[in-house]
Amino acid sequence: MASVPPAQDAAATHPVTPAPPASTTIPAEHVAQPGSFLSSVFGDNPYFQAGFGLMGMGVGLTVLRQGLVWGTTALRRRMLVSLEINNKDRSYEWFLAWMSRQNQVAQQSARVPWVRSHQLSVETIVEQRKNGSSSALFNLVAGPGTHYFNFRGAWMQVKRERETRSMQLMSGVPWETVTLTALSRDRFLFPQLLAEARDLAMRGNEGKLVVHTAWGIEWKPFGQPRRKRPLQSVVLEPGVSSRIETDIKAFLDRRKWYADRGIPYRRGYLLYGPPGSGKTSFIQALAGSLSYDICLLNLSERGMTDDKLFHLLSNAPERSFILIEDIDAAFNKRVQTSEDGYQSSITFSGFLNALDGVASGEERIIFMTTNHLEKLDPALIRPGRVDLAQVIDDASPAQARLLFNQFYGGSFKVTGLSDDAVQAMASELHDIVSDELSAGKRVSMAALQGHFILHEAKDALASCRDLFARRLNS
Ligand SMILES: Nc1ncnc2c1ncn2[C@@H]1O[C@H](COP(=O)(O)OP(=O)(O)OP(=O)(O)O)[C@@H](O)[C@H]1O
Repeated sequence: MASVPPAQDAAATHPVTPAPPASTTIPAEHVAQPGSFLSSVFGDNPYFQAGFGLMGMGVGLTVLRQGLVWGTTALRRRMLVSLEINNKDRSYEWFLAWMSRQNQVAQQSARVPWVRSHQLSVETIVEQRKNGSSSALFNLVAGPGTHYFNFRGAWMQVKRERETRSMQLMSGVPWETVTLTALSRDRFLFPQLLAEARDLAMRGNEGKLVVHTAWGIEWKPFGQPRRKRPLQSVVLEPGVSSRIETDIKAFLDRRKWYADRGIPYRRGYLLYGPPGSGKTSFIQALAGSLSYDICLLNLSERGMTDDKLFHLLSNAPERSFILIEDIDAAFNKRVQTSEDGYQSSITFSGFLNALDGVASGEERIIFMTTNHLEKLDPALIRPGRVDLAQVIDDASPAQARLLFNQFYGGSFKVTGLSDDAVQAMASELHDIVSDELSAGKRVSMAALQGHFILHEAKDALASCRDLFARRLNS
């Protein structure tokens, strides 16, 4: 009989957990422990250790750099102060001119220039000499970039920046700014610097008449300031010059009077008469005598619109006369002219609106001239738009005598002619003009001036009758 080993039999009936074989024991260091896997991968790996070190340094440096940026920004805020000047502002040109002046003065006196600049721009100035000749001067101004200069013991940084991607829409000039930076404690020097720059610019214009013209919607000085013309050199009918001068002076003295009554502080003048009678010359001489500028407005200018006109009339530089010449050429009884080949796109009602402007306290003095009063619409010359209308006519006998005296008498006297002789000849001219006038013939003051420029006194008198012509409107 076959026998079954008792152990096998027992296993078959009672399952028993098998014991691990003695040979498969795992060393303790190879048994996975939580957290120890990372350290085993990274901790012992020299590449990872170096990477972590570098990363740590990078983070540290970034924090340090950020800290430095914050620190310097905070320091700048507390210790430095900046002033920005935009090229829309008048002080922009004044400041650049002032800077270039500092350099010129330093160079003339063989000193080291105050302004430390390596980027310069050139500005060409045509200077009129007393003998009538002219020369071109080159003015070096600080160009775009960073410059340093010293003002009253304080160092300042100037950054001139030019916007290359956009420009002023109307004038096509790129936007520019200069930023002045100084120590906080020197901030009080900014107003002093600007005042000095302004005074320098004003001194340059002393005794000169500045004429502005429209550049898009802005006024810009046109050419170099001109020498002022003495008011008495424009010879008008006795009493006419003083009438206008007195009126304008009274107006300028009554700013408060206007404000108290809520009346817009503006005055309009219309000078009318034949060509060459001295209308423009008189307005310019009057502006010069009152230290006013002239803003020359051309209504027929291509591209002029109602909006532009309104803006220009409302934003003329302070202390300036707005001069609109040949007003009849722009509007002929409410019909726009196209005599010169193109039409301005302003409308008559737009022009009247612009003349009336917004009822502000801003002073506004407008001078208009025309050769044809009869062509003007009554709406244009009603009081409030034109407060004083004055005819400036062809030469009267009195004007001719005075002009003759101005040319040949006084300080311009020609040798060999006594004062009495000049007076006698002037009186003779007076009588000739009277004669011709009563015969319906006239001569303009411009024609007389041209005649006197060409002839000596005796010749001028002898040939003056040739100048007279019969005028259709005489
Ligand atoms: N009354 C005057 N006294 C002195 N010079 C005069 C006078 N009138 C004209 N002139 C001279 O004639 C020239 C032309 O004068 P101006 O341009 O002022 O005349 P206007 O009346 O404005 O002419 P227009 O109507 O054609 O514009 C100037 O050189 C000016 O010196």
